[in-house]
Amino acid sequence: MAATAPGRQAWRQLMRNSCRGPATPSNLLRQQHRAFTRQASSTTQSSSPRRVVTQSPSTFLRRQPLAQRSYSSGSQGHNTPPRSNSQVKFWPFLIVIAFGSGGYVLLANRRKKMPPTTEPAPATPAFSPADVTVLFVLGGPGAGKGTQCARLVKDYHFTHLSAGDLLRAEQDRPGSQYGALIRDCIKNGAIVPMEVTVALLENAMRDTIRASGNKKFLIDGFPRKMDQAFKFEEVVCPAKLVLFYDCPEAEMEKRLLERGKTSGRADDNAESIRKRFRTFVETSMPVVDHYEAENRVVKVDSTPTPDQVYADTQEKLRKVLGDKL
Ligand SMILES: Nc1ncnc2c1ncn2[C@@H]1O[C@H](COP(=O)(O)OP(=O)(O)OP(=O)(O)O)[C@@H](O)[C@H]1O
Ligand SMILES: O=c1ccn([C@@H]2O[C@H](COP(=O)(O)O)[C@@H](O)[C@H]2O)c(=O)[nH]1
Repeated sequence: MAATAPGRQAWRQLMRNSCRGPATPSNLLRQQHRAFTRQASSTTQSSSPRRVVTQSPSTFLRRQPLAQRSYSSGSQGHNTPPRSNSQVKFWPFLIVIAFGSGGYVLLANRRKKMPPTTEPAPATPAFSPADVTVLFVLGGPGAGKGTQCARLVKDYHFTHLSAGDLLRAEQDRPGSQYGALIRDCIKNGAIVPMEVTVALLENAMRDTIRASGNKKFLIDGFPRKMDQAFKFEEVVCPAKLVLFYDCPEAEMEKRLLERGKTSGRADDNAESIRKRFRTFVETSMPVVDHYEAENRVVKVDSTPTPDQVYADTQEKLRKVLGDKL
């Protein structure tokens, strides 16, 4: 787009002014005002100022016959500033700049007033790991977690808290608002929402400490999902390690079907077992992998006899925990 001589002057002046100080809103407005005043005073010399104000620079150029577009020659001469309406061609730009700067300042100020977007500080766990020992015990359904926990309780004075047992007790508690939900989850091998399980575990730990003073816990069959793991360690107690019992599915299925003959458990049947295996692979193994990546897993093959599995468990735990076992 061609600019007129006064237009160029106004623009140059604006540029010069903008270099004189920081582009603060008041500076910008002052510069725009100066440029505007200069244009306005030269516009008063124009023969038809009203027409100029209502037209954009390009429209104005298009409408004027070429012969009248005399910028540097003709009747006005070389050094005579053009008198025409083209002197206000920068109006629209100045207005846009003025509104733009004003809008920018408004937004910047509003942002300053907003609260900082930092994450809230993590909650302090209810129990300190320096005071309370928590070992998570994981493994597929029927891997032998409960069997090994019973032995560790006897030899090392742990309190055994089975998440599954706590959920079954809550399911059977008269008046429990979670009874039906828990029953449905257990039958289908699904995971009960973490709030319920974490609260049951925290209450059980509190009750145990209050009643017996024992602060060593085996948390069996938990955490079975990543959200449970994060929540428990954040609000209840960080775990010392994860004891993971590894067993092939075929062996676990055989054990569960055998147990189902007398256990009375609603999920010790072929259909529920299939669903439990699926949940274990898809949802619970990622938890084991997560702790493995943090080097916090003690892995024991639980295919051999219970005695052999226990001997291996003791040896590995002693290596890691030493006196603290
Ligand atoms: N090493 C083993 N060899 C053979 N049978 C075993 C072994 N360990 C446990 N069992 C038997 O397998 C069945 C399941 O064991 P257990 O209840 O300890 O497993 P679990 O991992 O706690 O199961 P769940 O996750 O379903 O609670 C029980 O009947 C138990 O007696
Ligand atoms: O953290 C947990 C633990 C268990 N469940 C549900 O209970 C059953 C039985 O668990 P066991 O450890 O085999 O006794 C399990 O299949 C889940 O449905 C849970 O939701 N959350």
